[in-house]
Amino acid sequence: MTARTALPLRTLLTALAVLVALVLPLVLPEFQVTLLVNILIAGTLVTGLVLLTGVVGLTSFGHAAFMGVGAYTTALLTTQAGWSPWLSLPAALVVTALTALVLGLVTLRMQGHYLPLATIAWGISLYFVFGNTPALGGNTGLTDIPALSVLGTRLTSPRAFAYLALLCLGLSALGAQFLLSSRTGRALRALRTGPLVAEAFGASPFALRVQVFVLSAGLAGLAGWLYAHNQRFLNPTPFGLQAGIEYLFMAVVGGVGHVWGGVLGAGLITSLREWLRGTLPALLGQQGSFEIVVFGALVILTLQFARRGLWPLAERLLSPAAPARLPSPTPLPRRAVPTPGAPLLEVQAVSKHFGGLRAVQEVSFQLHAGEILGLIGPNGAGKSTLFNVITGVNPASSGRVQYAGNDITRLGAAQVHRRGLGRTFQHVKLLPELSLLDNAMMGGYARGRAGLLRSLLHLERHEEAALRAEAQAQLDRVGLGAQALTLAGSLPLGQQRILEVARALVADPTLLLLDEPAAGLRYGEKADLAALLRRLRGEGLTVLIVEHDMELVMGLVDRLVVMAGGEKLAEGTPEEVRRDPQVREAYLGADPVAPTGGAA
Ligand SMILES: Nc1ncnc2c1ncn2[C@@H]1O[C@H](COP(=O)(O)OP(=O)(O)OP(=O)(O)O)[C@@H](O)[C@H]1O
Repeated sequence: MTARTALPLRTLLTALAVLVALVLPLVLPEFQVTLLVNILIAGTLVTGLVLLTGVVGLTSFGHAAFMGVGAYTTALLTTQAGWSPWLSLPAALVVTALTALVLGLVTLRMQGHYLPLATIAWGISLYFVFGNTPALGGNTGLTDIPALSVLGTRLTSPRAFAYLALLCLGLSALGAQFLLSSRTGRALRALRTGPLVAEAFGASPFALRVQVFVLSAGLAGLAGWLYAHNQRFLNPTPFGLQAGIEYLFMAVVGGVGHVWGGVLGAGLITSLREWLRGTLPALLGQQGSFEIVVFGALVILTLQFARRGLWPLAERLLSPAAPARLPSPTPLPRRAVPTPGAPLLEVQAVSKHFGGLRAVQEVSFQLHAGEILGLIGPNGAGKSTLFNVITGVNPASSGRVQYAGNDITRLGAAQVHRRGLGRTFQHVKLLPELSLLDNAMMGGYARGRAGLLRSLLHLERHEEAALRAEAQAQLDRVGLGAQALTLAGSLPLGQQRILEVARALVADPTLLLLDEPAAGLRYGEKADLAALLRRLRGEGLTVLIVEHDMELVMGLVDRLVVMAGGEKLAEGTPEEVRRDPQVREAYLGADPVAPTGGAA
């Protein structure tokens, strides 16, 4: 008897959701179809906010204003210049995107709460521009915006319009999903942990922030275009700060990091708003926007009990989504392996000062291809600072760093990485909600080329296939291959650190730099790590390891550089270093092989 494979629940539910979405405009009463259209329009905007706020972590209160830019652009072009709404669609998208580009270039370098404040500032400014520009109809607004026509049929009924809005939302959400599972999407997700990871794997955090900001504004512009031709009149009210806050509520309640969570949030909040607007004034005996109070309470409750929103609660009931099907991979090109023993990294009289503090002072050493070099020293010796100078995270105050004969002193972290330096982090920086495979694929960012647009259209499938095959191969190499589809957050720390090594290996580095890889590991985990590093050295990889755990270091490295007080104290084999009187003194007279600090 042939075993029949049951369709996964996820596929069945997706098919059911599509079917329901297609049938609803036909079967609902007309006033509810109008509500459905509003949900679909809001969902289109919130899809962009999910990418910007949920995925990348940039909070915008001003996206309703971008919706206004799209809406007023199409309204002006169709009513004043007589354009067809289909021609004014690209114009509305371009004007919104350009507005976002200008605002983004000015504000997206801001950190912390300054950026949300800036979004409030320009959100309010644009709102007042809409209300105080006579050509835009001021607070009275613009009327007689033409209806859309498709093949001679005017979309004046909510039922017909619902299908157009459904198409726009469907395409937006699908594009966003494609983006999130792409090379660019992984780099966008990495931005949530700060700029360090994205940059360490060859991406430009600022360029990514600008791109996702413009894309999310574009989706708001699309929502504005739909809104204008659905309502057929405009005034500034739906594009003010209050609306901007409501869209954020939708993203937060639905599930800020999930595309379909945003759609769920748009559905819940828009329906609830309609219901409360009808119910609350009757209950309270007076008019007013009381629904905002209820939304506020709802957001507080969501943040209290379901921090990632409602969607992840539903997702928990389903098995994880299988990775998308991709064509058979073509192997990625490999770097030439440096000649064993040849100088690979040369640190020449490097100093790094923070104001008056000399964190690193005239340190020089060489690292030869095929060796493991340990960089050790007591707390505050300057090891991490030197590590950051070599990897391009912080520029040197003076001195030179040469890699494979090229000066890399002035290069940023992304460019240093592209020269063949791969790294791990002192504090593990993985994306816990993604699989091991996805995390490892992030390491291959610099080996791909597909940008935002190709990813949105899912035209990067061949490149993805190659990256995925490489990531799987590196997971196999470090012994994590069998768990490739497990979530990274569920691994114990030791395996998370090994996953970071695999992620670095996906970049095909010629030098692997490890920043305190044994910190927090148990005895057995340290032994596994040491065995892995020995094996990698045997395969021709060069390793620089900054470590506190002397037992691990002494049994692993070929040579050591010892730092203390920012200066190089000694250099040599573990035996030479162990006998060095200055080193013993730096370790307060103790044998450096004896455990130090908490890590040993
Ligand atoms: N960004 C910074 N701004 C100012 N001072 C800094 C900065 N980074 C490091 N320092 C200082 O530089 C000195 C060297 O610090 P560093 O972190 O490089 O030492 P370390 O050898 O890595 O120590 P540990 O083993 O404890 O991590 C310390 O005094 C530290 O406070």
